[in-house]
Amino acid sequence: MMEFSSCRTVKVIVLGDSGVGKTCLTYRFCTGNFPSKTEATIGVDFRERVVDVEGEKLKLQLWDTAGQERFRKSMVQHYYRDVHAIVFVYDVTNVATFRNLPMWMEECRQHSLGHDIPRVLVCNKADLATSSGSSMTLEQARRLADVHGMSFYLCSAKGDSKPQVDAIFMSLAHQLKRQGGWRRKGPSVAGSFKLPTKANAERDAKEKWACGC
Ligand SMILES: Nc1nc2c(ncn2[C@@H]2O[C@H](COP(=O)(O)OP(=O)(O)OP(=O)(O)O)[C@@H](O)[C@H]2O)c(=O)[nH]1
Repeated sequence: MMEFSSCRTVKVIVLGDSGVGKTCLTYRFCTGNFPSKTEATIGVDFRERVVDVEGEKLKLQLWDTAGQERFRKSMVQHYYRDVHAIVFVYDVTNVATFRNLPMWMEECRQHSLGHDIPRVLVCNKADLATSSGSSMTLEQARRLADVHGMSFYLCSAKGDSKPQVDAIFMSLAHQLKRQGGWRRKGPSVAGSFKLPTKANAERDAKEKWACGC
């Protein structure tokens, strides 16, 4: 007889500027590897991993969202629907990606994602952090996380860092279980809406430039 096992699916959106490493982080968590090559995400990519949280199975459905505005525009309302948890990411080597975090938080607020939704702040590319500038933003990032009631993680999607990457997503899974947050309405099934193709997105971008909108 065939057995069906079911487990709850939770939707985790990963937000941040283009190039901060959202694809690499989600790929590392779901496959254990660092991708050999990445391209700018168009619309959204989905990755999933089933984890065990205190004896219960939970499927983390990670929404790796596009950081580039031109690749986000038709998708934004899908990102923010039925979200269980949020990961904000910035790049330790690029202070502008830290300065833009309030913009990402504001976009969440505008889409009615309140502070009851578990969220974490991730500073990625720790393997490249060397200068005193990095440590200054680290201090500011810890303060920002505190103010918003988030945990803060310094990590790298690359190298010898799988435990750090796992810790980010596992902490969210545990938090969701503690708060009963995974009992909220689940995500709409991936693929229930049409994703823009890269060709379409590039054409759209060209048209936008061409008409000067
Ligand atoms: N050294 C190092 N490079 C990284 C790390 N994470 C990502 N990168 C590199 O940073 C670049 C951008 O990574 P992506 O994961 O594609 O960035 P993204 O945030 O998904 O970008 P968009 O899809 O445009 O929003 C790639 O060249 C990666 O190889 C990291 O932890 N360390």
